[in-house]
Amino acid sequence: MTDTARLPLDPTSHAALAADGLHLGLVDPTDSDAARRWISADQRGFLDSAPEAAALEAHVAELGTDRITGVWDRSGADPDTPIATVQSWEMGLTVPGGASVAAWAISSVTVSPTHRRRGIARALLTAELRAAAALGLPLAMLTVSEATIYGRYGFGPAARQAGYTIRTARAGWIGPIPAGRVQFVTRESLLRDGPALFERARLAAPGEVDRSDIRWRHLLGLSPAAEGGNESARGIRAVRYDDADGDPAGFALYRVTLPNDSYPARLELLDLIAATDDAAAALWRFLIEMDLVSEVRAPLRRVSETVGWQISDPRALVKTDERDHLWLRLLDIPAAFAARTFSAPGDIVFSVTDTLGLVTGDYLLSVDSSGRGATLRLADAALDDDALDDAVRDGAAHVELSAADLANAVRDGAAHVELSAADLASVYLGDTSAEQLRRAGRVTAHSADAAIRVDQAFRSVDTPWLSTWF
Ligand SMILES: CC(=O)SCCNC(=O)CCNC(=O)[C@H](O)C(C)(C)COP(=O)(O)OP(=O)(O)OC[C@H]1O[C@@H](n2cnc3c(N)ncnc32)[C@H](O)[C@@H]1OP(=O)(O)O
Repeated sequence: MTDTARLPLDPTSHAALAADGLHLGLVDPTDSDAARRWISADQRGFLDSAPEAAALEAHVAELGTDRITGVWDRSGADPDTPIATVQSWEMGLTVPGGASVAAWAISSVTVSPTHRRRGIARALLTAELRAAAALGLPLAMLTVSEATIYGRYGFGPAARQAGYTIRTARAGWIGPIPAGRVQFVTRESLLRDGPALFERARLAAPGEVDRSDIRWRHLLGLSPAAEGGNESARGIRAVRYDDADGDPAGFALYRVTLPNDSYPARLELLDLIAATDDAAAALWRFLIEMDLVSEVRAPLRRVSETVGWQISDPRALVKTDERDHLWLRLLDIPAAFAARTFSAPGDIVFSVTDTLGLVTGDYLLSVDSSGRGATLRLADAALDDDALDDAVRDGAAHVELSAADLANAVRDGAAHVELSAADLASVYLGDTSAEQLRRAGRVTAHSADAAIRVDQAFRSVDTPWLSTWF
């Protein structure tokens, strides 16, 4: 196990579960029997059918270096199979300005139907957040099965996804015709060329996360542990766009099906990643102009796709779905703000409430003319001046702001808003408007333009987008 995977168990949640006769523990992925049982519990939790032996073995190998946690009920009929699961690991998240910030990814949260609604998920989630905070990570993140579960833990939806249907006969291409070329490539070749290309593209897209080798294999249909196995992967086609100099700049994965066992066919877009505007245009044009295809279905896309402006009939493209996708949880507000750049200079005071108490407090964000922000947190009122000096000398850079400084900042014109940690997480990447949240009664603004000034600073030219599930 890695150091992260070996982090000590959270004593608070361990004790809370023990009081209920349950045992919180870690699974060592090299213990294949324990790993197999954990995977089976996870898949049962998501109502999947029991995995086949080969897929299960492959899945065990893919647990890799992640932190694998389970909860066991030793009094049950199957005491060695966990009744609850969670998996977590460190993953890079792109923020506005093009940096990648390390965040705690949480996945596979399941509680057996036999043990639901007695606080087990709460114990697991709060333990994960405390572990991530102890690691010094500024954010935790997840993609969710239901939008009702995670707000109570301070997560807010921070990047949305949309699904589109394009009626190709009506969607004449009127966009640019780039000088490069689109060509078929093998899925195996994308395992080699895709990661560098993807990394270029994802650093320009706030909300994107890095893709591990295992994730690549799943997306390309090259993992024996993938859903549906080789059978469903066989139909996946891969194309790559090379620019005029022959340098790869984008790729698309798709599958074609015959809805009525006859033409016209339907094309399902599985992935389209472009590092340049030309690559995006060339790949979309290639897909839309495919002979024998009458409809392109594109799930998990940006909420605003440029291709809508590149077809002759804008109504040929219909947005069929739009919803939350990436959820974020702030764990260290000054560090999270330091990671991104901002669109407008100025001072903003955030008074943040947090039901879990992890980031409750007042923060002064000062953005300079270059778009970099420095954030001070109002010192804990319990600290006297000497204790505060000691804390700062000991490296607590974020407790330097006194109540008087804060009052002065507001008097000198800082915008001042009050909001929950979850709503600040929704605003963080620029996806959600603070002014809209104010109108919804979720943000309190202490001046008429305070929330608008938040939006001016947090706006992102590229609407946040996450192209995968994790
Ligand atoms: C990142 C991911 O992995 S997303 C996947 C989430 N997992 C799934 O969807 C798999 C199927 N569902 C489950 O396994 C379980 O129902 C879980 C994990 C969602 C919840 O587990 P439980 O142990 O029952 O939750 P727990 O008892 O700790 O409930 C905590 C709170 O969440 C609420 N809650 C739990 N599940 C849900 C739900 N599906 N929808 C709305 N609220 C819920 C509870 O009512 C409780 O509310 P409270 O804080 O106001 O008292």
